[in-house]
Amino acid sequence: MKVALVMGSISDWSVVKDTADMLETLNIEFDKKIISAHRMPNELQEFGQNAKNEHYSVIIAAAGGAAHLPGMLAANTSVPVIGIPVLTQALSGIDSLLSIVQMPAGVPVATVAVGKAGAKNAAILAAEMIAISDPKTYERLTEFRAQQTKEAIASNEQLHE
Ligand SMILES: Nc1c(C(=O)O)ncn1[C@@H]1O[C@H](COP(=O)(O)O)[C@@H](O)[C@H]1O
Repeated sequence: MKVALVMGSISDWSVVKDTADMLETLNIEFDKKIISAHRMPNELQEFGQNAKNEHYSVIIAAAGGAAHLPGMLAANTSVPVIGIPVLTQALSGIDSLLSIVQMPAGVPVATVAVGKAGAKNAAILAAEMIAISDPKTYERLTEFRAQQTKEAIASNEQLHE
């Protein structure tokens, strides 16, 4: 079971790297790709239509500005799409967020928060989807959550030293 990690441009990599790191932490296999709905419309359609045959369980798509990439992928496949709105300079990612989240009924994109927190959560959400039918991934997620809790408790203790 693998994830497709798609971004609209190489300039998105600084954000998407956090998704890649988290997928690695959770032992989720993934392929990373640059596909732009605007700049590569034919490649986008072909990728979306073949996603199921290529055995992708989840697609994570990050894009900024007029971020049509996640929605256009969702238009071309029933493999679930998680959208990451990339932070933009001009409009602080509001443009990306609204472009990704406001999908018409019938073509959902599961949209996470703008920027790095969203990038990390996209990987966790994808792992949670995979864990529905993969007990090893569920176990790995449980360990990750336990470790996160341990670190939060330790930081609280540090604060009072
Ligand atoms: N939103 C999209 C799409 C798309 O949705 O098809 N393709 C590229 N982009 C976005 O344009 C921004 C600037 O890209 P460049 O830095 O390449 O000019 C990036 O955040 C990318 O995701």
